[in-house]
Amino acid sequence: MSVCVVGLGYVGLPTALLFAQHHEVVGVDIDESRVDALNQGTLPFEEPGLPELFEEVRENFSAAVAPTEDADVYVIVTPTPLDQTVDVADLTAVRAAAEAIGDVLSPDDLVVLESTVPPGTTERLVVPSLELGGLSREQFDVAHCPERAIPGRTLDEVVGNDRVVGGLDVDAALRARELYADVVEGTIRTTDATTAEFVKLMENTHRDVNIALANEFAKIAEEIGVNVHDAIPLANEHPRVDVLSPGPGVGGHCITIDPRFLAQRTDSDRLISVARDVNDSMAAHVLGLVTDRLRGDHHATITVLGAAYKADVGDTRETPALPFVKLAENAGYEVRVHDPHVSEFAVEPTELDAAVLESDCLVVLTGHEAFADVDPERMAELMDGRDVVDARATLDRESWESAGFDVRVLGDGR
Ligand SMILES: NC(=O)C1=CN([C@@H]2O[C@H](COP(=O)(O)OP(=O)(O)OC[C@H]3O[C@@H](n4cnc5c(N)ncnc54)[C@H](O)[C@@H]3O)[C@@H](O)[C@H]2O)C=CC1
Ligand SMILES: CC(=O)N[C@@H]1[C@@H](OP(=O)(O)OP(=O)(O)OC[C@H]2O[C@@H](n3ccc(=O)[nH]c3=O)[C@H](O)[C@@H]2O)O[C@H](C(=O)O)[C@@H](O)[C@@H]1O
Repeated sequence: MSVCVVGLGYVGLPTALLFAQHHEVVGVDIDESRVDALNQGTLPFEEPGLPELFEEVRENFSAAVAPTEDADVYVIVTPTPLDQTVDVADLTAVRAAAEAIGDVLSPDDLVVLESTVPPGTTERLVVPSLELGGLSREQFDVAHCPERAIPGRTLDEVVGNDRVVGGLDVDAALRARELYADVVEGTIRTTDATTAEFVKLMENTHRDVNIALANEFAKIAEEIGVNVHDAIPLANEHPRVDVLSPGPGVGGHCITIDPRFLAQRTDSDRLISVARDVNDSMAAHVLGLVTDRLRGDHHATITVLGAAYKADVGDTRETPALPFVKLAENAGYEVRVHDPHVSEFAVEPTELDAAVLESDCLVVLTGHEAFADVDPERMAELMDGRDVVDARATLDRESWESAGFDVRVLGDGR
């Protein structure tokens, strides 16, 4: 069987390479430089296990800028950002990919949409876009198979997680299940396409709402003089409680966006929208902690540790570091950024020593493992100030305090 995967990003590329363990795969991307680099053996981003898998399947994989007509199965994994101006899903890339596939589609082919989309998109947007190529709905199969893998563990989770496959009809669902059974070791459940779309959005919205709850607990703990990081593990000993971790806000291409996909066509979304607002408020809250530390000195220099949206990845999409940096600059601070996984950002990241030299305050926004190894004694030599705000509860507080730092942890009101 020949598989064509359209969109070679954080999800599409790992998926294409996993399919290439079993089939001939053509990976398609409109980014020519990405296509050229892949054909020359260069991967466009870091992800554990990806280099080894790429090496293993090179013979079965090639990249191209447009879908090829000899494929039997087409998988769409293009981005689905939020159009910030109107707060609805921007489905331009999904539509463009479906139209390009429509141009080369043959009778009996299967098309699978993996991108996360608002409920109804597979039926109302993908099918008509495919039909523009000349075939009608009855001549091909269409299914939605949302991805659940978490960045940093993408390969393990694509293989290990259970999946939901929603077909436009039962045959399409069964065909898609058979396709994914080649790479997925988890259970694959079948349903209809709109239910599958809804399930995916429910999952990410559930996480967003629960992170908002943890963030609200952190703020309350600060007010009542309790350390939320002591309290959460105790609450989590209850067999039916699982409080998540507070932080400077929720980032990434999915959890920040997907709840809006649910909210865009309804008035019944009160909790979902409030949770988004709570999470969006955290960058300003962390800046408030910094301002307290700096006792109103708005000429101070602050050094942000971590631009990536979460620990040990290099992805900065929707990172809470961006609103934090903008707010801090607007408040008059000089802001420097250090992130061992990120080379480009609103404030250009620099090496650690340069970022902290004569700085007044360190602010940890991402819990990268590497930050646990930062030597507080060395930081004390380089910095002017002795203030640290740790929004991820990631530093070893005792060793920083021994080196003379005044450490404030988000959610610790003691
Ligand atoms: N990043 C993640 O961990 C997860 C992402 N998803 C969903 O998967 C989808 C893809 O996300 P990512 O892989 O993160 O996106 P990404 O931004 O990393 O990659 C998308 C790729 O598609 C290419 N592209 C854009 N328009 C195209 C077109 N018309 N034809 C061909 N290629 C095109 C881009 O050049 C880019 O290389 C989104 O809907 C996202 O919500 C779902 C689960 C996990
Ligand atoms: C329900 C769920 O766990 N969804 C996953 C999520 O991946 P993503 O990397 O965006 O999720 P994440 O690790 O929760 O991180 C999102 C954001 O939330 C923050 N975060 C996360 C957990 C927590 O307790 N506290 C917290 O503040 C992170 O720092 C990050 O800024 O979204 C992915 C997606 O849909 O792209 C999805 O495939 C993944 O399985």
